[in-house]
Amino acid sequence: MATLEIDRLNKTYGTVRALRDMSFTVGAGEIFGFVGSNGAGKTTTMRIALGVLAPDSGEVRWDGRPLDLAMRRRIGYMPEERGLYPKMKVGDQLVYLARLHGLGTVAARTAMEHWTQVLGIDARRGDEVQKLSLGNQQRVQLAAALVHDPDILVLDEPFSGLDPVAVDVMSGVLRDRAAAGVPVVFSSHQLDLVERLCDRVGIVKAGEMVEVGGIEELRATQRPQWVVDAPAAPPGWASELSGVRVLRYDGARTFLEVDSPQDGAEQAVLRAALATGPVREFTPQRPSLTELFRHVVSSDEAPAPDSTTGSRTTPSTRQEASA
Ligand SMILES: Nc1ncnc2c1ncn2[C@@H]1O[C@H](COP(=O)(O)OP(=O)(O)OP(=O)(O)O)[C@@H](O)[C@H]1O
Repeated sequence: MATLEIDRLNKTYGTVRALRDMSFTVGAGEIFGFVGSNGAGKTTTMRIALGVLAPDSGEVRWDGRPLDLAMRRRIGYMPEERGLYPKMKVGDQLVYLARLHGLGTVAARTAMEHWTQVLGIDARRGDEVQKLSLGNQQRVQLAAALVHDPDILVLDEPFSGLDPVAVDVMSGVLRDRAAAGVPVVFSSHQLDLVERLCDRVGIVKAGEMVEVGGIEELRATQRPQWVVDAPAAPPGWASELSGVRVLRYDGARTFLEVDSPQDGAEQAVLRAALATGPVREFTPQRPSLTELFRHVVSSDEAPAPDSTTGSRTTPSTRQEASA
């Protein structure tokens, strides 16, 4: 298996610059989380990767070669707007889609049976898609992305609206496909999930990739944070300490950033805290992906997404890329 390369994609819709030199790579067997505010350019990037949208400039490569039509058929894609035939039965639909991707009748039926079982919708094979709950429709949509045993998986918000059990099923499938060597890229606003699941993360802002790396790598770019529990400390006790920025006071607990632990700034904080009385806790904090995201994106007006609930957008709720 090879690497998927997204190389300096630019795309403008009328006056909206949706992508500016968007670049990243997803290696074989890697799960890549694509995160960014509403309207940041994730769907546009994915649609270009699939070939349903042409970039103004830039290239998508697979194994070092520009993606051609044959290769694009080897992508398993889950579109944000979903794309199932509502009146068609689940099983018939999956067989039909597998056939469209070149599988023979028997192989298509076997694949349909396999994926409906893995995704827990085997009992619904004979039902029209429109009669399924939204979460189950989403499982069918994932089955549709997988039914032709794709070499690359590109999934636009696959977790939005799923219950916790379905999230686990979906996560397990993505891990399995990655373990089989498939590069997996998915967008999500559920940052806790992205943090749990992804080998690497790309944070997009206004059409540009602004941070990319493993979660630990991204954390290392942040200033170290500490929590100090000093019940006798007077209000504002840490505000004047040098090399320290207080993030917030929360009862007896103080959350702060220090310039660098190598400078011993955190030891000075501890000494200052002890000078006020007992210290019950003095602990380094690891910023979550949500905090990293807020830090990267919140330098302007773009709202950070809720980390625990999925969000779905419609064209009417989109924000402009420059927002
Ligand atoms: N067909 C279109 N015509 C005009 N503008 C568009 C079109 N599709 C997207 N845009 C604009 O391009 C920008 C990027 O949109 P895109 O859908 O790629 O963002 P996104 O990161 O997927 O957002 P979300 O998280 O809300 O799904 C937005 O400003 C959006 O309004």
